[in-house]
Amino acid sequence: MIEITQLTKTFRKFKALDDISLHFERGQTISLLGPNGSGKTTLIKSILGLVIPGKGTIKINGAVIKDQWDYRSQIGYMPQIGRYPENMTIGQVIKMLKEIRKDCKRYDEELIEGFNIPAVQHKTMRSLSGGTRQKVSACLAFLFSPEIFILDEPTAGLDPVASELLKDKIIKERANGKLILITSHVLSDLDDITSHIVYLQEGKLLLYKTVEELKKVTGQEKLNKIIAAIMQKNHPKECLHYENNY
Ligand SMILES: Nc1ncnc2c1ncn2[C@@H]1O[C@H](COP(=O)(O)OP(=O)(O)OP(=O)(O)O)[C@@H](O)[C@H]1O
Repeated sequence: MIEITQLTKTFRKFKALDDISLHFERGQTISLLGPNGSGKTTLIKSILGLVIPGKGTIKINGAVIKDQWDYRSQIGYMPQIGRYPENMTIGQVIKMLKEIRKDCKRYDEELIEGFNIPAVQHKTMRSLSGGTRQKVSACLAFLFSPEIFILDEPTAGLDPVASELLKDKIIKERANGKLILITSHVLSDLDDITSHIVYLQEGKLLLYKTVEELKKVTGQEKLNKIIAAIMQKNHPKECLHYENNY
């Protein structure tokens, strides 16, 4: 579904992404992990066409995305910080986007209802708390029933009830055959939803493996323990070899 080949992105002389090759398929929930500055957002933005890589290609459903725009309608993107027209109400923003996306055949309003957005839809974007803004971003990412979700720190700022609701929705969409890419530094939030882990470090791909395999290799159940085991100096060496084992 998404095929990334030898992707390299350089900012001046600094390599933010260094020869990254990855292949993601339907029904996977990929957690993109790595320390601050390791290239996660640059990778996401490259897939979204917001960053133009210097080398390499990205294909979505077999088509190279370079200089293309239409493919983006297949992606529901939840940015780390959602930016909206601040003087518009939530209701107006949703209505405006529905008008722009008239082509959409099926609106998915499950999160709008789950988060009880109708009760606050008269509020202007500028007046929203961080968590409510995050809920609006989540609602918009799911609203147009896309095939691919790119969720950048989706649970940041959400209360536990909202966070669980969003995680349940992610699990449901994966079961529906959607592809979901998530970044988060809160590994406990990823425990129940992740099928595969991509770990980046200094722009390089350190590993891409299924969670099941990593559980076996490390003997750990929780993602934070798995990652800690892998990153320890005496990590099992076989964990650090990149394999396309999706
Ligand atoms: N527009 C830019 N100009 C220059 N350098 C950039 C730019 N965007 C990103 N970088 C650099 O590229 C590197 C990777 O950044 P990126 O935002 O992809 O990291 P990240 O893994 O998402 O980090 P975090 O976990 O902090 O969100 C960082 O060193 C960052 O400073």
